[in-house]
Amino acid sequence: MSQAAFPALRLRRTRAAAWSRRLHAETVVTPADLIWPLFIVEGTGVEEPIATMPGVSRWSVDLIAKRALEARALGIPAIALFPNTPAGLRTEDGREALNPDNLMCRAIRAIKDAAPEIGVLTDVALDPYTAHGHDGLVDAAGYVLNDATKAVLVDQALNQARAGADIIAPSDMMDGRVTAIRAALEADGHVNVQIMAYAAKYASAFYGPFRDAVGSRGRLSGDKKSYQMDPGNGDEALREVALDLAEGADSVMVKPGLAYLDIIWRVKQAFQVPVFAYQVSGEYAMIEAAVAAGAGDRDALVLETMTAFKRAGCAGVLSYHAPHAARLLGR
Ligand SMILES: NCc1[nH]cc(CCC(=O)O)c1CC(=O)O
Ligand SMILES: [Mg+2]
Repeated sequence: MSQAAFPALRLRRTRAAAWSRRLHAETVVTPADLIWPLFIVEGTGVEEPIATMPGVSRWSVDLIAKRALEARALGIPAIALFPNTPAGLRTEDGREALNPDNLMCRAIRAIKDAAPEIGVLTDVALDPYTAHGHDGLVDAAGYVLNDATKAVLVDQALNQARAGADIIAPSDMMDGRVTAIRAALEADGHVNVQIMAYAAKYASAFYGPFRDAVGSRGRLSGDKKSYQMDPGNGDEALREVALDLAEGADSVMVKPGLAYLDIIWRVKQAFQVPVFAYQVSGEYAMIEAAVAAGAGDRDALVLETMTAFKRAGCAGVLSYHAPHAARLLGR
């Protein structure tokens, strides 16, 4: 590319006025780029603040429906649901995930009643339902079994689709689960239920507050490194994405977000498919801690991170700051 030299070229010229900065903006974020993750808890009229995620709460099903109305008013197209399963229902095999009247299914139905035009994304993994906090079935040595877990995940996905989920999002990192879930959805008539694969999901230190929110933190035995990815691996992320796309994923996710912008970029460049970032709980907590310490401005931090995700190639972002961002963007 040839370009003029100074002073014919003054790159500050187009930055001089606000109207011109707007005109030359390469990346635009809108509320339509956002997915709002929400935590669900048993009860009625219950809001439980999560200490490690200031500003984020668990909501009972009736209040989750109100959040869906809020999302609609803000122009947020979709919400993602995560249940905090009552302790007594957490078992070795996570069987509550298959209960058609579990917290997740009741929340899906309540949202679809209140705001049917809002997309509902559901997480497929057993960690909110297992006594040991792992995403799958564990053998005597503590290893998370791939194929046995996959079979349960298929039933979990079907349970969610039958309750009305629009996007099935397997976050478990078992190999082969997308093929199995797609086949089951087709066979059960859910031809337009999408699969957003958590394809490149890293074994990250940024998930701590989420585990508080769903109540798996104190339960988790060991770590998730035998199924989630090593933070140093980039080529492997492309292989994970290729596999999930070959298995029938409609879109793929990179998780966490900000520390993995290079992975988002590489995935988008390599595959030209819809890529989503999950700006995870620890990232949310980091921004809120910075704001609380007087180290940064929330509005600016939130919008800058959203812009970075889109610039890197994202079609959209899952973020706990989604309603805040939508309010800022809707002005
Ligand atoms: N399968 C569980 C799951 N789904 C989404 C997150 C993390 C989201 C966040 O930190 O906001 C996790 C945590 C984990 O893998 O331990
Ligand atoms: Mg995989």
